[in-house]
Amino acid sequence: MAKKTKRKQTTNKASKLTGLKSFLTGEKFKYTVGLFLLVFGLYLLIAFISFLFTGHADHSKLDLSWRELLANTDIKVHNKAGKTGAYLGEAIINRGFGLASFLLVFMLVISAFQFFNRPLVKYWRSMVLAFVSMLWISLFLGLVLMSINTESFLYLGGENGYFLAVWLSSLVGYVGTFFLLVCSLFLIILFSFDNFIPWLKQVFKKRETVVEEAVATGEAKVQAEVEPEENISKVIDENDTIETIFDPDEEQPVVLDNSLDREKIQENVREQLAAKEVEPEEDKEGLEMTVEKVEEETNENYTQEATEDYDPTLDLSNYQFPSVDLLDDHSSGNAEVSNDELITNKNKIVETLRNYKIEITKIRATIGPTITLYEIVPAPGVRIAKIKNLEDDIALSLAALGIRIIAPIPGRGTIGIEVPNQQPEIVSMRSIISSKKFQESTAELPVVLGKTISNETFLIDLAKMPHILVAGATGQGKSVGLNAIITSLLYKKHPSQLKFVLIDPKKVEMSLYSTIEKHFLAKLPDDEEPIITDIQKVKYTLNSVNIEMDTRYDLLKKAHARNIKEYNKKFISRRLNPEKGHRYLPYIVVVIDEFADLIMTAGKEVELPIARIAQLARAVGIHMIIATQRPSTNIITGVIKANFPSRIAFKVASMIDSRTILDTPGANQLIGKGDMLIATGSHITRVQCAFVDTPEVERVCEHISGQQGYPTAFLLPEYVGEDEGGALDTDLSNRDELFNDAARIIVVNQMGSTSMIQRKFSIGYNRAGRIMDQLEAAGIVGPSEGSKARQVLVQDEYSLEQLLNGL
Ligand SMILES: Nc1ncnc2c1ncn2[C@@H]1O[C@H](COP(=O)(O)OP(=O)(O)OP(=O)(O)O)[C@@H](O)[C@H]1O
Repeated sequence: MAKKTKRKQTTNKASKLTGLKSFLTGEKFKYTVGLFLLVFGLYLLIAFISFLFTGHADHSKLDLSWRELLANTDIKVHNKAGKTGAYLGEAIINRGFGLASFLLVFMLVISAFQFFNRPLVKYWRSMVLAFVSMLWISLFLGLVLMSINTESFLYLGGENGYFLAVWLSSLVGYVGTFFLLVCSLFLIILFSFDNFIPWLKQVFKKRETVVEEAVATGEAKVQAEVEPEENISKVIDENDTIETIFDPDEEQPVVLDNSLDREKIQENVREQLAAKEVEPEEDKEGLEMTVEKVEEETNENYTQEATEDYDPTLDLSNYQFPSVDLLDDHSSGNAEVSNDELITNKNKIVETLRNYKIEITKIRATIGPTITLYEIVPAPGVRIAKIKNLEDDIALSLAALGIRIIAPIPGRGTIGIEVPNQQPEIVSMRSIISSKKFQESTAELPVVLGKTISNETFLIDLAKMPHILVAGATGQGKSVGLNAIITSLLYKKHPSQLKFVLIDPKKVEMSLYSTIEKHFLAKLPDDEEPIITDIQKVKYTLNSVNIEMDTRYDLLKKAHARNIKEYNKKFISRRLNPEKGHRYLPYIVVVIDEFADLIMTAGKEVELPIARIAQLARAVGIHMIIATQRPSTNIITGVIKANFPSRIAFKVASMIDSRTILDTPGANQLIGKGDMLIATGSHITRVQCAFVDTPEVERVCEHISGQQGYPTAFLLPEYVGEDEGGALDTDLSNRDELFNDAARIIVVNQMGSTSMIQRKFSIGYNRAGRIMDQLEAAGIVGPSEGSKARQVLVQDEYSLEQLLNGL
């Protein structure tokens, strides 16, 4: 019995506690506190302002004790906020922080709005800054006024500021306190304004540009003692000798054009300053070579900042983007291309060409991470095709694999010979994620793939590509490439903005992403595994993505938006009503590894939905990346090829494979290990793929999965396969209870669309599909016509009612 009573008491206590807790966290309590803070803040403002003007008149009364002041009704004050106001003015302004006390009013007002759930500013940051600024201003005024003897009743810095100033000056002296104040002011500005550092940089940059311009206009000579300008004039001198022609009959190279026009020099000066210069070396061939290796700017402290006032991210507003530190630096450090290597290669190229009576006038080398590009300008009259045919001879003389001749290099008027470096450099994912190009990219779906031959970060916007086909023989870096693509998107996108559908028939490559299911993955509602490996499920998923695509098109149409960007913009600015089915649309990236396996087993069943997505999905933010080991024409069919204009080729076994992927040879001459050719439209770029190892991807995924996520993965619409449903559902004696209503809506709208039924009644695709089948069996709509709406066979409501009564 006693036990029972005790338990009852404990339960009572617990329920009281929960009641109290829910009251304290409830809206009513919050609004009450908010209102109190707001009113108190405004009262304090009136009291403070009034105190500034009436303080001297009330001063004598304020010397009395608090009790006496309040109790004695004979005492009258001038402060508009009464005796309490006068007292608070004296206590907070004069005995507290002086004029800076007005910041207290600010703190009270922003707190009030925080309680109203209508934050005016970033709350905690503003509170801390307001408090620190209050101390700073009060100390500053205390210090300034310390030496001035004023008769005023008002302590502008307050007693606190005054005492702090006296104490600090005795500690570090007047000058020391002044320096402390300057430093702390700098810190306050630094933390208050995110744009402060970029602004500072801009200011310094401007100064540099001014100096550079001065050099270009000849002022440099006047200021010859300034160091940077010395460098520049040196470059100009070198530049003059760069433009030389090679003449085999002459001992010395003949200067082609010493009077280079000014503009060209200026441009070259800037280029040369950005490039790390290697001294051009004289050698037995007597032809000078310009060598260029561009170092890109990086920022190792990179983390993507959550965008302010971006609605959809509010669900996971505390989401922290992965930091660069989760990635490793793979660069070996000693993978430099030596001058000897450059000279030897150059001599061999010149010699080989000369053996075939091809003279060149100019040669220039650009050092890339794994290959060096030798650009040559042939003497007038040399046929380009002749050089192109010497590919194998040059490869033989250089005793190197992977030589590729680009004749001519589009837009440059030169012929390129790509020669692999003896010690290739690994391009770490870390280095390209920290590149300025990636960080400052405003692309919708920025993907950094690696570095080009001129050491530039190669960045694409998947949203514009819009789908990518990746192919390459086994072990040449395909999986690493896919990981690089996924990782760069994970570094830039918030979970609310992007979802992946990962399809991996091999079952092992993508399993490491299963941990980010609740943040970044999309799947079918009844699927347990977030990574789709089963062929049947792949079919369903691709069809479901098709349905999602159709639904999105419907939404875009209703919203009068031309693409997902416009649609989401409208949704964010609350111009679309969620009650009418509108929702924020995340980008969906479908990644299919081992596409060949899929086509071999499922054939048309997967090819058709893939082709349909590839044809149509771009505008609604669905993009596809498919990878295959076997780039044969029965796998990469005409339909697939036509819809994947962007293609990435790693090393492949034969020229035919290369043609299948890129429509041109070249991929067979790559050197493997991430060396790739990227075709975007008609343009082909050779890129060294960034290397990201499995443990790094795991760390990034761990970082993401360790944070709060959505309750489930992003759920794709339900899909009923043709082999499911069927006879039972079309049994009209067992009609769905929404059957009649659905029939009416379809007849009224004269549109037989399953997604319309789905929306109107807020039901799943399965049930809507079943109702549609029953409507077909009842002769209300015609048979399915693929993605088009079914034909409605009943013309008006009257005929429909008669038909329904007869059922
Ligand atoms: N970008 C790169 N930089 C340096 N090394 C790389 C790079 N990409 C791949 N490699 C090396 O090549 C190996 C194989 O790469 P990867 O697993 O991506 O090949 P794959 O083409 O996916 O092979 P498979 O088709 O058999 O899965 C890696 O383990 C790595 O050592």
